[in-house]
Amino acid sequence: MPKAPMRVAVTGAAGQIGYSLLFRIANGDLLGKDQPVILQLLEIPDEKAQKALGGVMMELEDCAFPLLAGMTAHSDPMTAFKDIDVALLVGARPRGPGMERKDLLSANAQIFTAQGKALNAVAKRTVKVLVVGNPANTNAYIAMKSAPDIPAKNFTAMLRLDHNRALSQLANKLNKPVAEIEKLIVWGNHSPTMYPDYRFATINGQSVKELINDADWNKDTFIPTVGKRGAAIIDARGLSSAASAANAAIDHMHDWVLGTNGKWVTMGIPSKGEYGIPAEVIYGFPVICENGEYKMVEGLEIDAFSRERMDHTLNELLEEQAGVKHLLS
Ligand SMILES: NC(=O)c1ccc[n+]([C@@H]2O[C@H](COP(=O)([O-])OP(=O)(O)OC[C@H]3O[C@@H](n4cnc5c(N)ncnc54)[C@H](O)[C@@H]3O)[C@@H](O)[C@H]2O)c1
Ligand SMILES: O=C(O)C[C@H](O)C(=O)O
Repeated sequence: MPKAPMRVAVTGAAGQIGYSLLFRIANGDLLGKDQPVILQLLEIPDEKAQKALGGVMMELEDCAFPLLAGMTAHSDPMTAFKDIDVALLVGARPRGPGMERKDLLSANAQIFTAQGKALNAVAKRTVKVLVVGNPANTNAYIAMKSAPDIPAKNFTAMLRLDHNRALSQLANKLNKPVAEIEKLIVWGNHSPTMYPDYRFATINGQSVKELINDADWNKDTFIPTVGKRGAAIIDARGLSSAASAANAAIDHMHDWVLGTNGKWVTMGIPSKGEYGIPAEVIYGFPVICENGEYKMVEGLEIDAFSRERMDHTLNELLEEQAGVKHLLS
């Protein structure tokens, strides 16, 4: 018997990430090749944006995806989020050249207060929420705090793009297939302060750290390359990453729902105090996913270099939180 459709809300559905994301969801890449989906698509209440969304929906229709069991267009999160199982919160302003992601806080933070409240009012209590819109960690924090009736653990931020970027940098460095790398972590904020950490990583069972054996490359090349990759793409494309961001969103939610088979992935999740990160801070941590839940990889040794990096990215998150306090009272 076919499975009942799952309801997936996507915000910013007519934007550039939306244009890569929706077709993959409808193709079964997000929730499985046997899982029908209903897309509930949100755009701003603006004639041009709604018309563009209509065009994207015409294209979705023209693909005749067997798993696409329905789709609706919305300009109000209260209808877009009704009874949803999954929320991909993409809709927000992207940064341009010379900006940091936290410069977007004032423009984007209010979106996530309103959408958190709407999720609280109308989404399923089991809804899984992924925030992509920047600054993603703090926006996820705002949405979580605005939705007190949904478990905090259901709110996550996207660090998977950073994780995937780090995987490719290591595979290139070692001239080995990317799929052979395991146990990589990106700690902290989706910002240049993030800390990609390969101390525990293995490639085909061998220690990546031992194979590279170059602390200067780690500090002066690897960490800054991964941390500044978003800006490098904006510089090259004139626009922020879109297809790779959509791909990372698919990876994040797919793994959360369907599991990682024991493999580590990075998710931005609310801390419960692990690794000295204060409770509720949405921070990139290593997790394993199973049965629709993520579980943090705990007990890893944190050396002095790592502690400093982890605290640095934490301090930035605490500053961002302080900057949005007025929205959460
Ligand atoms: N976390 C990550 O790794 C990551 C990666 C890439 C991009 N991003 C971020 O994702 C966001 C979207 O990027 P994009 O390239 O698709 O931008 P875009 O400008 O192409 O599209 C954004 C869309 O969101 C819509 N929108 C704005 N406010 C909305 C609201 N309140 N409700 C619904 N829709 C709304 C806009 O009308 C627009 O169509 C940006 O904030 C960008 O910085 C995050
Ligand atoms: O860098 C950006 O502003 C977009 C995104 O967060 C990215 O990392 O590519």
